Amino acid sequence: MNAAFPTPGADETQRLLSPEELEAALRDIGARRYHNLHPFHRLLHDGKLDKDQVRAWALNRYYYQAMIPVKDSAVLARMTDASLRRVWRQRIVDHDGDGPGDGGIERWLKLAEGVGFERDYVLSTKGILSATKFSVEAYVHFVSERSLLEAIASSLTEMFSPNIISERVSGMLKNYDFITKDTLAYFEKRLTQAPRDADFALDYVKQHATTPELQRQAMAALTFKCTVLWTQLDALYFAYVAPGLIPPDAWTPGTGLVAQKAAPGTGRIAAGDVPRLPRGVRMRHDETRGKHVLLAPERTFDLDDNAVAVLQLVDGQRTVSEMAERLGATYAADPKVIEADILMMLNDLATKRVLER
Ligand SMILES: O=C(O)c1cc(C(=O)O)c2c(n1)C(=O)C(=O)c1cc(C(=O)O)[nH]c1-2
Repeated sequence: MNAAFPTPGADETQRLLSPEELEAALRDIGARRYHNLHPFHRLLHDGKLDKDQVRAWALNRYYYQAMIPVKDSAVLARMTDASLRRVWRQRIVDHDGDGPGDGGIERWLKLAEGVGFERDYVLSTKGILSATKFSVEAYVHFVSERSLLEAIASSLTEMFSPNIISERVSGMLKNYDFITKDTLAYFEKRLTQAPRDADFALDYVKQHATTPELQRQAMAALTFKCTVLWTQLDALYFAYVAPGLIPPDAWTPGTGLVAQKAAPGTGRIAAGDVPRLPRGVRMRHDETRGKHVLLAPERTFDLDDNAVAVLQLVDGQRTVSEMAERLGATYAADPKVIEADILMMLNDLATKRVLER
């Protein structure tokens, strides 16, 4: 944003930038579009997500990790120069390791297991959001179809990753009691691997983007890659934060975990959960004010008509989905839309500790 040479506008695309100007323009793209700016990352690093939302992140990001060496193999396959291949192949080794139990993918699996997942569930990639898969696969297609310069330039987001990794590791260790240094071991190696890879890719791009058109392509490739990272977080936000619409077949809290059963009263309420009022909380009609209220020890919450309609169905037996079906039939509305609204409302009440599952 404050780069000395901001991303050139359309009117400037005919000018050949010096290598330093090109680097500054590439850095400027990151300053505007890198995924450290995404609200999901802000929530993740600031400790504002619950355990299930952190799990959703770990699970979905596994797909990125698993596909990075596929992506790098596609890049490698385009390199006709052995000296380039010799450098690039290290990226594949970093992620795959030299044998079973080694490498970045393995370390990410440890991270996923560290937040409670069954290893086989993660490996199956079953619960991963389709939007995550589409984004990651778009990256693999991009490097297969575009020029080698564009393929290499698209990896340049790694110039910006050491900062976000440091912020993430310290933020998560500080803010989540279920995260340990061991769980985040994946990131330790990235702190040296990413700058090494990014330096090489940046030198390559500065040397080979020798016309305004090639420079424009390199900048467009980096912009594209920023969107690959950004859209993955959009998908996570939409499914697991707000409005909380988890698509069919995607992971739902409580599944795929080693310890299947969450402690009663904890975590986010999901569509398959059975919500109930905690002990000492009840709904009552306040005759003098002509309103329904939720009475909790030393606290009272006014309820609007929608909340009353929902809470009347909270009986400790029905799941949220079943409640949505009922209300959908009563109000002739789409139960999936109603379900999203109910989940938002119930989770709001859960954070106030007047509802549990
Ligand atoms: O934690 C992060 O925010 C982050 C970002 C990026 C990135 O900027 O693409 C990568 C990684 N991590 C990473 O771990 C990784 O292996 C990696 C490979 C690549 C790539 O484009 O080849 N990016 C990234």
